[in-house]
Amino acid sequence: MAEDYLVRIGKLIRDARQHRGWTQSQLAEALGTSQSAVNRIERGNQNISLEMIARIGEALDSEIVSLGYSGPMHLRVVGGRSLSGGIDVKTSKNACVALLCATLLNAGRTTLRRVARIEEVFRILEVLNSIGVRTRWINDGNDLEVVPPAHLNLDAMDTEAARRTRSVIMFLGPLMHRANRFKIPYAGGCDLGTRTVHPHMAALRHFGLEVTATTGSYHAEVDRSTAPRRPIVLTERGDTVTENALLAAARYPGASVIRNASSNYMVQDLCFFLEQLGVKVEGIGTTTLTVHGLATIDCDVDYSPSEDPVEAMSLIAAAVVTSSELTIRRVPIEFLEIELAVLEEMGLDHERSAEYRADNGRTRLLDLTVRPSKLKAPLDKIHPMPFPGLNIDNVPFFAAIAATAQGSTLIHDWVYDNRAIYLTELTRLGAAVQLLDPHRVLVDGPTRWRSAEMMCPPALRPAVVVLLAMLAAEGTSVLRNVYVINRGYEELAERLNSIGAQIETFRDI
Ligand SMILES: CC(=O)N[C@H]1[C@@H](OP(=O)(O)OP(=O)(O)OC[C@H]2O[C@@H](n3ccc(=O)[nH]c3=O)[C@H](O)[C@@H]2O)O[C@H](CO)[C@@H](O)[C@@H]1O
Ligand SMILES: C=C(OP(=O)(O)O)C(=O)O
Repeated sequence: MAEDYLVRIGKLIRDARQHRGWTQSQLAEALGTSQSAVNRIERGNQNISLEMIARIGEALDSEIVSLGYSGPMHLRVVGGRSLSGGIDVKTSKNACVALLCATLLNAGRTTLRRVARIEEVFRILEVLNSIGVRTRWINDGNDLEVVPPAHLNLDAMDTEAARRTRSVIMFLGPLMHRANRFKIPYAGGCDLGTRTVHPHMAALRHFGLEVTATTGSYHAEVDRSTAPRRPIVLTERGDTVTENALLAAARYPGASVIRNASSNYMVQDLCFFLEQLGVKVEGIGTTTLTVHGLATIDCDVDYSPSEDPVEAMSLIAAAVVTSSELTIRRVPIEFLEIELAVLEEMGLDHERSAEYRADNGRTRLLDLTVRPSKLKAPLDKIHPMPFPGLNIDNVPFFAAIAATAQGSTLIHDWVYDNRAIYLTELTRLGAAVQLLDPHRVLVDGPTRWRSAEMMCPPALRPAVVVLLAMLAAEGTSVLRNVYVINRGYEELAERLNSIGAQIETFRDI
């Protein structure tokens, strides 16, 4: 009976594929799988999850097998299991989105290697496609090829996709070189409270870009007689604002100096990419960047973004809360040194391999083995700072880690209006997390985790923290509506399962 069902589904898929005029290889490419896997599916020789059927339906745009793909995805977690073995860190969401925006600077073909297949990247691709940029996944869905058209159709911009991400704000820097007047929708993303765009406007004004915000959109107008005559001092050392200034400077033919620049990982990746485009950038890794831009850029480039320090931190936290021995491979150590120093003080037993280079030839990586440890609360509060401080996106993971440690930990998340509040969701899983004010929580450990059924907090990192606590909690937990997690992590459930977790994805039909 079960096999009969697989054969019937396989036939439906084959019919839908042929109706679309696609070969098995084309469908395989769209799904990021192999032609032989598609062949097995179509012959009914492969067990196929509802998730995969839904993805095929989406790829083929076929009602027959769509099965409610647009319904929210949920996770069912059987917790209390140890993790073991090794897991690779994927490339970072934040570098990938910046690099995708940067492809707009180049008239030539850009190939980005091992791009994270995450919702945030998909949204930016939808926006790029809507304005005429051709993108396709190549090499079994690992790499991404991007070819901009001679003329962008900015009026056709997919505003729905654009509104779902804040990263679209980084279209301002490159688009000012391609149009005198354009608009982009207000940037969205996680619900973290108000996030300013003013520093972006102030930085880009030096290049003649004036932006007015009206009725849900930023209206941009470029005055090409304006040029940066003195160093641009950013009013905040933010990551995307630094990237926007870099993107504007890259096509300004002359030297631009950016002060109070972020030197965080995604900014460094963008600088390395700009160098590949022929743009000289001095001061990479410091807070003063000097960019020697080019009026036109037309070259075929190939770049490998580096690994995600925040994903690495998430996996370290997964090992800690489940008391597991786990090897996390390809950890960009420069961007986790403070986190590890704090964890070492808390008593974390871990071992580091020799360092090696990421595929970009620049970022330092190593493999990190984390062992079960009896942690104690840190003496000082945990608080983030722009790089080289403790990474802003890594702070939430310390809530789960602190909950496993003996004693009280104060976490001061000054950066976002709402984020610390979401950490109190951990109380539903048995943790003692007290909200002292909107930015500070006090976590008392150790915790006897218990399972729960709950909605995903509407913010990426707190959502993953809740998932990690579910991994630690005996029994079955349910986390509903995990779009925010998929925004920043590729197949997290499947990858955690590969190291011993038991997580099932399901959807409302
Ligand atoms: C696509 C991308 O790369 N996103 C990252 C980027 O977003 P992005 O660069 O967009 O971050 P924001 O500009 O929203 O900055 C985050 C918050 O920090 C405040 N702030 C920032 C710097 C500073 O010197 N002073 C200051 O007060 C901002 O006002 C804001 O409230 O940086 C954030 C902070 O590292 C990360 O959480 C995001 O994952
Ligand atoms: C807040 C985050 O990202 P974004 O800037 O994409 O909202 C994050 O990565 O935790």
